Amino acid sequence: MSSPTQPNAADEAFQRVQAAYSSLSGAKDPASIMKAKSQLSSLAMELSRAVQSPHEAATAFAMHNAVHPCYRAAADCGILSQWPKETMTASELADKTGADSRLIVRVMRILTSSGVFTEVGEESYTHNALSTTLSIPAFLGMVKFTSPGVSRLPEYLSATSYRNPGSTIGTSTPFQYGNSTPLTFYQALAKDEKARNGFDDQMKRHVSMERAKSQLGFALIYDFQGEIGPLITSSEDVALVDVGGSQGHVLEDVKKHLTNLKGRLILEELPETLESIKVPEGVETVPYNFLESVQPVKGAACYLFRQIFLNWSDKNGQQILRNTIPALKPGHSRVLIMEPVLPPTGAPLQAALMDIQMMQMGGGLRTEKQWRAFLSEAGFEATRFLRSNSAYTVIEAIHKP
Ligand SMILES: C[S@@+](CC[C@H](N)C(=O)[O-])C[C@H]1O[C@@H](n2cnc3c(N)ncnc32)[C@H](O)[C@@H]1O
Repeated sequence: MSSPTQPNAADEAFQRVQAAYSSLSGAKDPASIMKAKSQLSSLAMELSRAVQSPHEAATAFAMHNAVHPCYRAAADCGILSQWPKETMTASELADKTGADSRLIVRVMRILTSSGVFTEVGEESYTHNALSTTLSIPAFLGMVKFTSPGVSRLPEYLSATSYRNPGSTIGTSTPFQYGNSTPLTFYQALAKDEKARNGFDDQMKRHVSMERAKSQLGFALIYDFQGEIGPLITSSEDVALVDVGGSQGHVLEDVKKHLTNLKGRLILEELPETLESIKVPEGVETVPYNFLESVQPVKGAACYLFRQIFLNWSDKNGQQILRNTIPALKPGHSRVLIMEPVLPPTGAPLQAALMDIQMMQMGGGLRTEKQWRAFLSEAGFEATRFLRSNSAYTVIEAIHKP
């Protein structure tokens, strides 16, 4: 990476941005487009740093902590919610919200310069794509729900002698410490209806976003037809169990689009989640707590864990896998894990941020090397790492007694 002290650092950074932009324009398949976008975004940030002196860059970095509180305050007082007309002045926003107009101008300076809302004139603003998306209650709910765990991370890490969160059994997670609660993230979510709705809503939006990428939606994440199809000999056979599958979106797409795939499709979730969802047609449900008991559905061809292990420490994650072993039929059953896998170097900022969000639950993202070690310790071997058309990788694993 260029140092901002080099005289030609900005030129070099700009040339790299140009080259990355050309790669993006030339990218054809979804995986190359994803990779090129991520690279361009990282290089654009590098360019931004390269045009600043180290002192300017450090000052901007140090004061960045104002952005989230301004977003939350703007949402709380009603600035983010629907506007009666396209362009609103600070004084109109003051009338609408009851907040002081001079305060609104100060908060809006932070937001507009961060890309949230567009400033169209003096003290005059319009919503834009980012402010509209950030006004969805799910985003605000999740920011609020997860803020204490993240903001009190320094105190937590000092109190735990800088152990990697999740590595010491019996230690509370940053989420528990930050919120002064004995409840785990999901236990707290179950007791907080607003936060739970926000979480469910965010999952639903994530589902629509993923489905928008292809007509086949989640049926594309793996070659279910080719890989599992031949293993199913009777309609009583279980083809796929989606463990912690939320609203059953993966199974819904498999049922809808892979009509030649025979066999039962089973959604497993916590009882409170199963009570709150509309189960897709043709999908069976089994209430299951994957930490507490052995996998109840025996001999399925495939057990899918999508975005599960990132929520849990290695110890808990390995318990989830060990709870699966008694159900596996040798030579028939496989485990599929779908998560973002961190590259060994040059991780995109978004992935690094997601890792810290997960850290507050004692979990985190893993590199391929860490996945192999994690699986091996639980008695599994990763047979393939398959890249998808999203930031996720499908890890195929089998039990190795
Ligand atoms: C991050 S979400 C992933 C949902 C879904 N697999 C997907 O990728 O869209 C994690 C899911 O795990 C479920 N979950 C959390 N703790 C669980 C437990 N102990 N047993 C079973 N499911 C659990 C949650 O209800 C939630 O739906």
